[in-house]
Amino acid sequence: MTTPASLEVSGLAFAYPDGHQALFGVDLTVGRGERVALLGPNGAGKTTLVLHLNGILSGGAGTVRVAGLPVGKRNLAEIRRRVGIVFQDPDDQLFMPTVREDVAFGPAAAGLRGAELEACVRTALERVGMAAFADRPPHHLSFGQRRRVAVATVLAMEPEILVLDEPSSNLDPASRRELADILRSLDVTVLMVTHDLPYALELCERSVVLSDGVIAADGPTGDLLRDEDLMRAHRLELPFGFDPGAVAARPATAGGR
Ligand SMILES: Nc1ncnc2c1ncn2[C@@H]1O[C@H](COP(=O)(O)OP(=O)(O)OP(=O)(O)O)[C@@H](O)[C@H]1O
Repeated sequence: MTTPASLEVSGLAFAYPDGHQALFGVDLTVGRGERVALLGPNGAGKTTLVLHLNGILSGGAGTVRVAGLPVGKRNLAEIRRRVGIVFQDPDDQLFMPTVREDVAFGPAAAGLRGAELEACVRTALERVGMAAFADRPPHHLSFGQRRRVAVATVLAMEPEILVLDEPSSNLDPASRRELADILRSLDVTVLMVTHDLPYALELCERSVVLSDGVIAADGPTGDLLRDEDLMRAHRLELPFGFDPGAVAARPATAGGR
């Protein structure tokens, strides 16, 4: 039996209650272990798409499956464990007195206790290089450290797919690189929403361009970023002087990428 893809979005269309149509029949499959960047200009529908992945938004046409399980009211608890969303602002995700309690929150709610819970928290914090900060209050950490803890809160649930919303925003160059190293080291499927095109190129072999609620392109990140007509048509701009030919994403291989 073949393993189902981490994510299968099929014919997804959605209009907000005010009638604004944000998605027009999106099809997207992300295989196990892939790291895919979701690119597109402001208002393209990226957030709308992401909010469908764990059922925060629903009610339009089409289907979303996570590791074969359809996203729907009946499966919501399991879907939310499988789809780990790291929001842009870590303070939306961290609300407990200590880092340890924040990372323990999800697994504890799922029933983990005692030594098992401790081990789960420790492993998640080790994966993001934050084990030494377990007893610190999150609000005493730097922004970059808080983002890493936010990633740990999601990893502690052992998600099928890690969805990151603008992971490099507000990070200084060293923190940005450290987070890239962490993301590369994880053995998990990643969907990364970003306007940071060099970061997409560095981390994701494949990118998808969403524009006006439809997928305008899907292919190797380097090829898309070198396609000047495509970039112009969808308001995508590389930083001044950046040469997409000079950087290549390291391939994803299971375990120790
Ligand atoms: N609650 C809402 N009600 C009505 N329209 C909305 C709502 N939220 C978003 N929209 C509209 O849906 C479209 C897609 O928005 P969305 O936030 O998904 O885009 P995005 O690609 O994530 O943009 P950005 O890069 O700015 O975050 C936009 O035209 C937006 O104005």
